[in-house]
Order: sequence, then C-alpha cells, then structure tokens
Amino acid sequence: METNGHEHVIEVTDLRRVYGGGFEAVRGISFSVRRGEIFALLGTNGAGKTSTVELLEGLAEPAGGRVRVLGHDPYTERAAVRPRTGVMLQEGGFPSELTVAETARMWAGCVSGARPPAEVLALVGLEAKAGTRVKQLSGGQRRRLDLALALLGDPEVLFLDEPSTGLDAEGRRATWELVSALRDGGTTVLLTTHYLEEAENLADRLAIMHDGLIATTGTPAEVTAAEPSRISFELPEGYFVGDLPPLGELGVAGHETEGRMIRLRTRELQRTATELLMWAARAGVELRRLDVRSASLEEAFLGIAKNVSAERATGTTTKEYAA
Ligand SMILES: Nc1ncnc2c1ncn2[C@@H]1O[C@H](COP(=O)(O)OP(=O)(O)OP(=O)(O)O)[C@@H](O)[C@H]1O
Repeated sequence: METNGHEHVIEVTDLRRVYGGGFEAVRGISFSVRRGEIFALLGTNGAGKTSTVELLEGLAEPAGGRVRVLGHDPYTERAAVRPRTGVMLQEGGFPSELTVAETARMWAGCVSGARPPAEVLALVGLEAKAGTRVKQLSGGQRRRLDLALALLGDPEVLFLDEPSTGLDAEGRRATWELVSALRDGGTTVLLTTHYLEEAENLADRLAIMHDGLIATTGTPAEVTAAEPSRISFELPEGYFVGDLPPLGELGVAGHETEGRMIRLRTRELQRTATELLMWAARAGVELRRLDVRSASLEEAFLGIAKNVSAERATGTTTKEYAA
C-alpha cells in the first residue's frame, strides 16, 4: 500500500465488471489514489464510471481483478471498510415525507460515531431547510443533502458520484470549496463528473474512461499536454492553404479547412506560431480572427472519445501528418 512514501488508499488492478447477460461494462482498468488526493473519473455516457465506483464501494463483486480500499477488499471485508468511507450515490432515494433534519438524524443512527446532523447540514448550506420535507427540496438541494449524509461519519474516503449534477453555478462552487477543504483536511476523494471544469478545478489527478477502459490518466495538466495545441485564422481573399509554407515543416500535426478558415494542430505551439507569423509578415498577409491556444481538458476529452471510438468516415477536409 506504500509507494514512494505515498499511501495508496484506493488500489484498483485489472478490474472487470460483467452484468447479467454477459455485458462487460468494465474491461480491465487499473489506477490508484493516494491519501488526501482528489481523483476524478471522467468519461462518456455509459463509459463504466458508476459501474467502477460501485465496485469500489463494495456494492458488487468484481468479475475479475482486484480492489483495495484502505487495504481491504470492500466487498468481502465490508465491515472493515464501510465505517471509514462516505458514499454519495447518483440517486439518494430518501423517504420523501421526512424533513431534512429527520433524514439526517435517521441516517446518523446508522453511522457509528456520527457527527451532529446540524453540523453536516450547515457544511452543505442546508441549515435553513432543516424543517423542510425532502419531497419539497429542489433537485440541487437533494444533491446537497446526499453530500451531507455522506459526511456524517467523518469519512477517510469519500465516493461522490456526480456530486454537482443539478446544482446551480453557486451551489457547484460551494461544493468544490467544501470538497477541496475536505481534501486539505486529509480526506481522500474519488468522484465522477461530467463537468470537465469541475475536474480541472478540483482534481489532483484524473482518468478518462471510454467503453469500459481507461483511455488516459494523469494530472489535468498532463492530460491536456498530451493533446495538440490549436492555431486558427482566416486567410484573406485570394490566399489558400497551399500558399502557406509546407505545414509539416512548421511542426503542424494536422489541419482542417472550412472556407477561408484554417485550423492547425501542433505539438510545437511556439515554433509553429512563430513561423506562421513570420511568413505572414514576409508575405504582407493579415491573418484575421487569429487564435492561438493550448488544448483544454474538454478538447482532450473529445479527442479521446473520438479516437477510441471506431474510426468514423469523416468526409471533411481533415489532413493528418506523420509525427
Ligand atoms: N444493471 C445493469 N445491467 C446491464 N448493463 C448495465 C447495468 N448497469 C449499467 N449497465 C451498462 O454498463 C455500461 C456502463 O454503465 P455505467 O452506468 O457504469 O456508465 P457511466 O460511465 O456511469 O455512465 P453515465 O455517465 O451515463 O452515468 C452501460 O453500457 C450500461 O448500459
């Protein structure tokens, strides 16, 4: 469990999940999460995120591979793992007639050494709703109640399945701040999300899943650095892409044209941009709508989803250059 002085609180090795009927939703994934780290699982719909998190929570038995949470098998050693973990599922499913405070008290009764319910409600900004029935909460307020209940046992490890889905921008920011503060206090957090901005802001490391596999993993900066940077501009009337210096020599990895708009992809942003601008200056060409930027996590995500999927016929004027 100890690697280079870092304790791995979650260890997943070659994990597989197969549903009845033989569908393999998780097809052999490996990753680990260190103590006090926020790890985000991203992926397309149906990629296998929830199927994976459920295995980590000990809710189902893997079809293959190994999971360790705090050094234990969460399925066969549930009693050792469960009191030290907090779980926020996608659907909480509370009795809708109970009030928020009653729900928290009921839940606290199931947790050994529970924190005072009012304390966790205050943490998620629901103290003013303590007397409101669950059925009268908005979707976002229910998500916050889910989070409050996951925090009742003051867990060492927190599993959050889409924690900010349904929250407004302010609620999402508040959740990010709370999760960051928990991490700073030493809590290990594994979350799934569809919000790339959430992963970019919150995660120390992340994995992007696609089709039951991990397509890429690393820090947000490492994952985006693996994607080419973009340069786009519009050529003036009478100029064509063939008038540019040979793109391969500029370090361009690929390009697309749409009318007079040119989009270049490069792994050598500074060199490509410099040589392009030098050419424009020499030729007296104004590059309109010029935009030069590194890849975002969203582009990395879309690139992975596109690349890993079966190659679709594009029918566009996309051209790739050998590296
Ligand atoms: N109980 C089940 N029986 C059979 N197949 C299932 C079951 N639950 C999920 N699946 C399938 O497993 C695959 C992975 O689903 P999963 O819910 O893990 O994906 P996800 O990445 O969490 O997706 P989303 O982002 O849409 O929540 C999907 O193809 C889904 O249809």
